[in-house]
Amino acid sequence: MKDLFGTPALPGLRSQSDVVTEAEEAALIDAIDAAGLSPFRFQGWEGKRLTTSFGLGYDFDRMRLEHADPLPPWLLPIRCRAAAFADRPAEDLVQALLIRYDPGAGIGWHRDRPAFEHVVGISLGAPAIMRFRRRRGDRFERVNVPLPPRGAYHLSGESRHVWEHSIAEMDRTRWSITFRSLSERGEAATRQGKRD
Ligand SMILES: O=C(O)CCC(=O)C(=O)O
Ligand SMILES: [Fe+2]
Repeated sequence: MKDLFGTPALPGLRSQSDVVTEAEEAALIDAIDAAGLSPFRFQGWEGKRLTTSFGLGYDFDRMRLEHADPLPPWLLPIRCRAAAFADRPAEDLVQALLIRYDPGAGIGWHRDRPAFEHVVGISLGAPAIMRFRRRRGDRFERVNVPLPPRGAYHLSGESRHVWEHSIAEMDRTRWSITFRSLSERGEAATRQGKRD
């Protein structure tokens, strides 16, 4: 269980290589491709990356959580693996987001929605760099973190709440599985039926 970094590159960020085997990676990629992905939608825009969610979705047109189909059986063992790596209970990781980034697709600067708390990602296919930045006066402080295929990363604390992250446009296809827990705010919204 070796961290990719001796010390975390950012407070709250951990990563680990070889969380899934090459054979598992191939099977997961096939399962993601068969899961009915569609272009990411944001406020009437369509992104190049293809996505689908289980457990809970997030509607970026209406900026609220929405219901989604339960996690399919093939995702449950991988959620256990992600939960063990992140030292979280598996059942807390209520959302599974599947993404396929074909050449030309990336993800712009953002922090994940406040309805979510822990973010645990698994990378498959082409290696990528997750870029982090935070504003320091009139400039940005920046940190780059490698996302090797079959590795996992966990964003919590500062790395999740303070820093923004992005992934540059890919030149080869990468797939990711992102598990998220709900924040207190997300739990409250869900209880009140507001699904914020
Ligand atoms: O593909 C990934 O590993 C990260 C995706 C991401 O940052 C997000 O969906 O919020
Ligand atoms: Fe994100």
